[in-house]
Amino acid sequence: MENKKIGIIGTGNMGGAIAVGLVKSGFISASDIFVFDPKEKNLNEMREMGVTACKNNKEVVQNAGVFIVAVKPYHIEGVVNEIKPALTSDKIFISIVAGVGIEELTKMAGENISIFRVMPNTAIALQESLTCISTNGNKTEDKDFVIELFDKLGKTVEIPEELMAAATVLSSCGIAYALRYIRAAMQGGIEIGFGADMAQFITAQTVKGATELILQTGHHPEREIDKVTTPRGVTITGLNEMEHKGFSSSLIQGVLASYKKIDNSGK
Ligand SMILES: NC(=O)C1=CN([C@@H]2O[C@H](COP(=O)(O)OP(=O)(O)OC[C@H]3O[C@@H](n4cnc5c(N)ncnc54)[C@H](OP(=O)(O)O)[C@@H]3O)[C@@H](O)[C@H]2O)C=CC1
Ligand SMILES: O=C(O)[C@@H]1CCC=N1
Repeated sequence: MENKKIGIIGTGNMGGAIAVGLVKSGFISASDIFVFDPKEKNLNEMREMGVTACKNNKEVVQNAGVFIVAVKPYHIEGVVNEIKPALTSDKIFISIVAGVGIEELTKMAGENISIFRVMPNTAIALQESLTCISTNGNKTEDKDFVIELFDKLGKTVEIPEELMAAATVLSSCGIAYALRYIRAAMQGGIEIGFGADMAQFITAQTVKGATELILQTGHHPEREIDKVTTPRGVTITGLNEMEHKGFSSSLIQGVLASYKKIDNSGK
């Protein structure tokens, strides 16, 4: 691929976060990122970062060799119809749209386009995303570029497309599940004496530490938990009470409910 300029179609929560992460990463100069969104407010935020705001989606695709579609599932078909006249075989089409498969995207865009399904999470703005990437017989050169691009925005894993719904739940929704844990722990912390700001800082840094213990050692969480749970101690008393109230079970059921929602709606 000759043209390594990047397009983003839809600069809402995710498209905007991708633009922010890309600019921070220095992978590409801000003016070589081309975006469109019907919301003027979103476009102005992009302009303030030095990103190039286009008049429409077709202009994005005309300028960019690789473009990321970040619109809601019910807008994807309209977007593809709009950009079709600019879709030449040298373009790389990346969709982050949940629940819309490569087969469906190929039907919309045509056989000769290199299509990737990619599932990041909102931490992409901080270059801390976990991004799952599915390829489908794409050229090695295209695949290498897409992986290199998302490697600049966090960690990437390549997965078979059949796991994309599971990836959406565990990584993209997972950010929200983890934040809800933080909020709940904070609420407990406030009741036992901390102000909200201090409760937030202590909880967030503690979660970061727990995460690093797992990421840096590769240990199973329970191995690290064993080091905290003094016999007849404070931690095991709290943990067991959480389990009596359904902590693990409710998390697992939540993950499955999210997964079922994707499967059921296809969106
Ligand atoms: N939010 C997340 O954490 C994640 C989301 N995703 C996927 O990313 C996609 C976007 O989600 P999210 O960013 O949360 O949604 P948002 O609604 O925040 O962003 C989508 C943006 O696209 C705009 N838009 C609507 N129609 C068009 C169009 N024709 N051309 C260009 N832009 C358009 C919307 O404008 P308007 O509001 O005016 O319609 C909006 O600003 C979804 O498909 C979702 O499944 C994937 C991973 C994580
Ligand atoms: O909740 C949703 O549908 C989107 C997809 C993954 C994260 N947000």
